[in-house]
Amino acid sequence: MTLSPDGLEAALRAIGAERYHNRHPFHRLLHDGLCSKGQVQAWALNRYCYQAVIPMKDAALMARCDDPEVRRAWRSRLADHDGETDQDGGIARWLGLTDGLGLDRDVVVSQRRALPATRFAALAYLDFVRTRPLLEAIASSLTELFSPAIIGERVSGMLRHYDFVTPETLSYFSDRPPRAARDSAFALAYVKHHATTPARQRAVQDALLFKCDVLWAMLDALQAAYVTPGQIPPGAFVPSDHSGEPA
Ligand SMILES: O=C(O)c1cc(C(=O)O)c2c(n1)C(=O)C(=O)c1cc(C(=O)O)[nH]c1-2
Repeated sequence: MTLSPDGLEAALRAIGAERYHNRHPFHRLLHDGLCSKGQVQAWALNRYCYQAVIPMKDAALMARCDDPEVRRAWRSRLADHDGETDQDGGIARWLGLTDGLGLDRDVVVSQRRALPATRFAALAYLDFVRTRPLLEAIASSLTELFSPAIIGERVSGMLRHYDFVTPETLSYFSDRPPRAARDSAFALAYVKHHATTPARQRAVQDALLFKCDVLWAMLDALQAAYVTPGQIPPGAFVPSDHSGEPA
């Protein structure tokens, strides 16, 4: 059965309601003030791997796209993350966050202390966008439909609960919600317009499910390593407040 465009949107939103990473237990701990500083550091250091991949996957998507209108809309994503210099843009602001948490910038950027599963998950997203059909690559960005809500919850929760977090530390997030709303509205309109057969509609839903799994897997890795102590993989970041005792 072919869904109407609005029926497809409803199916995609239902996937987000069930599978988006706002429901992961690690986010509950993070947002409710139940993480130690070391666990917050581990989250920020690992999430850098995802931040680093985002402009690469956006550049890959544009390189494969023969429609100037889509490239014109998509290029603001690259500008948002890379900025005009190394002082502005999302990657610079994420490094402001890791600086603010007391992490060594070179260690963060090297990704050498990130968990194996984090790096694999981020690279799986890049590989997906590089290799799957354009419609699916665009659909895989649709988790951003749901990010404004989680970002609002995260910023207010972290500022309320952690004395080592300031509004400046979290400035990465301040302009994300309107940009995510703009970007996801474009991607959603594209998908609704182009996914006109049952097979294409299934493919875009699968792309969103895949992306929910990428985000979920990164938090599973954090949970296993830093919330269930004794599981930190060899070579990965060890917080100075890590006791090795069960939390
Ligand atoms: O903080 C979050 O929970 C969160 C989630 C997501 C997402 O849903 O993929 C993105 C972001 N943040 C984000 O900051 C961002 O720039 C971004 C780009 C993309 C994408 O897939 O193109 N997702 C996300």
